[in-house]
Amino acid sequence: MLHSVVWKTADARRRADALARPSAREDAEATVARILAAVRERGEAAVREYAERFDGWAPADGFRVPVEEMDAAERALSDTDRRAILDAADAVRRFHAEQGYRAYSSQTWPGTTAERRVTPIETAGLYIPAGTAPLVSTVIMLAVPAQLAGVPRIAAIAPPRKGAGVEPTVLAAARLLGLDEVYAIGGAHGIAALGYGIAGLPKADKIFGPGNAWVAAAKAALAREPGGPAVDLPAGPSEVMVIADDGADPELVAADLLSQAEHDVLAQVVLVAWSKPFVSLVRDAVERGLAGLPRAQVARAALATSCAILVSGDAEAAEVADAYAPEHLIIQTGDPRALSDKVRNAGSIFLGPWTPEAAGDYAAGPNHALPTAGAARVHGGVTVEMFQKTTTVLEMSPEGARAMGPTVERLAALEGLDAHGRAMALRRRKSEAEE
Ligand SMILES: NC(=O)C1=CN([C@@H]2O[C@H](COP(=O)(O)OP(=O)(O)OC[C@H]3O[C@@H](n4cnc5c(N)ncnc54)[C@H](O)[C@@H]3O)[C@@H](O)[C@H]2O)C=CC1
Ligand SMILES: N[C@@H](Cc1c[nH]c[nH+]1)C(=O)O
Ligand SMILES: [Zn+2]
Repeated sequence: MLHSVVWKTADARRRADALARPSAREDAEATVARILAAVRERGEAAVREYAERFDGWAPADGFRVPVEEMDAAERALSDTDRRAILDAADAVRRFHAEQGYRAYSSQTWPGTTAERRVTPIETAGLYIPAGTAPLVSTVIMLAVPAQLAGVPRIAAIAPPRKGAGVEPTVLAAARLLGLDEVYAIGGAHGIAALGYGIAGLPKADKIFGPGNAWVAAAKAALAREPGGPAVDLPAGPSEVMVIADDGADPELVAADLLSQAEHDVLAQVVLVAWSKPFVSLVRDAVERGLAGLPRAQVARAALATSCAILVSGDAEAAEVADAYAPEHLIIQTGDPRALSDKVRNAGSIFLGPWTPEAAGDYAAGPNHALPTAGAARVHGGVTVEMFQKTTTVLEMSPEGARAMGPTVERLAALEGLDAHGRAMALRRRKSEAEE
C-alpha cells in the first residue's frame, strides 16, 4: 500500500490529475445501464428480481418498512446511542441552519417590483448506504437539511441486510429524526424504483445521497433521462487526500488513511508528503493499524490502488490537491490554514492534527455527502439549498411600463422580435395616454 512509486516533484501535478479513480469504473456504468433498461422495460418485476438477486429481499407485501418496525427499532436504542444520534443531528442542524436560499424583493425600475420566492421541492428521495456498513450518519446528513428546507415528502431507501430487512439502527435514526417513510431497497435497482416511482415507491423529484459505484452511476444515468429525477451530486466511493509534512505524526496520518480505506474496496486514499522516509513511517503505521482492523480486507484492497506523491512544499501540495480535487482533504503541516487558503478544489477540508475526517463524517456539523471522482472541481457537498428551488415574481405598474418600456422595445428591435416589442409598447402607450 502506498506502494506506487513516490513520484518526482516536477510532474506531481500531472500525476495527480491523471490518478485513475477506481470508483469511476466503466464496468459499473455498463452494469447499471443494463439494470435501468430492464427496469424501464419490465418495471416492478425487474426491480423485484434484482432485489432478490443482490440483497435476497423482495417481500410480497412490498418494500415499505412498517412504521411500527421503525418505532420498535427506535425504542430498542440504548440511551447512549440515542444521545449520540441526537447530539450529532443537533450539530448538523446548527451548521445547516445558516444555509437556505434567501427570499427577497427588489425595486429594479421605478414601478417595477422583482421578487425571489423560495419553495422546497415536493418529494425528496434519500439514499442511505448500507451494503457493507449501515450508515446511520447518512440519515442525519440527508434528513436534517431536507427538513430545514421544509420538504413535505421525504422518502428514504436503504438496502436490507441479506434476507433480513433494513438494519434497525438505520430505522431508529430515521424515526428519531421524524421520518416515517423508509423502503428496504438499495443499489441501482432501488435508485431506479425511486426515480421512476414504481414497485410501491414514490417518484422522487430529486434523489440525494452517497453510495457505491453502482448507486452513483444509477443516479447519474437517471438524471440524464428525459423526465428523470434531478440528483444532488456525484457522491461515490470515499476518497481522502492527506497532505503531511515531515513534522506530522505518522500514526495520525495512517489512522486517517485507514478510516477511509475501510469504506469500500474502491475507496481511494492518497498521501502527499515531503520526503520518502516520512512515507515509509506512514506505510509502517498503516501496516500496524491494519493488524487490528476488522475490515482489514476491504482496506487492503483500497490501499492497493492508493499512492503517495512527493512534493517540495506548500505551493506544490496545493497544486496537487487542486488537480486531484479530493472529496476530503486533510492537512497536517506547519501552517495548515495557510496551505488550505491556496486550495480551490476539495469537498471538505480538515485542518491540523486534532481534526480527523471521522469528526466530519459523524458529528462536526458540515455535511458528509460530498463530491468524489474529481467532481469537487464543480460541486460541493449536500446543502439545504439543494432541497429548495426559487421562483421569481415580477409586478409592474403603469409607471413601470413607462420607465422600462423604451429599453425593452429597443432590445426587441435589436433581436428582430417585433411581437415582443409590441407587447411592451402597447402598455407603455396606454400608460402614457392615462398619465
Ligand atoms: N461520497 C460520499 O459522500 C460518501 C460515500 N460513501 C460511499 O458509499 C458507499 C457505500 O457502499 P456500500 O456499502 O456498498 O452500500 P450501498 O448501499 O451504496 O450499495 C449496496 C448495494 O449495492 C448493490 N450491489 C452490490 N454489489 C453489486 C453488483 N456487483 N452489481 C450491482 N449492484 C450491486 C446491492 O444492491 C447492495 O445492496 C461506499 O463506497 C462509501 O465509500 C459513503 C458515505 C458518503
Ligand atoms: N467518509 C464517508 C462518510 C461516512 C459515513 N460514515 C462514516 N463515514 C464519506 O463522506 O465518504
Ligand atoms: Zn467515513
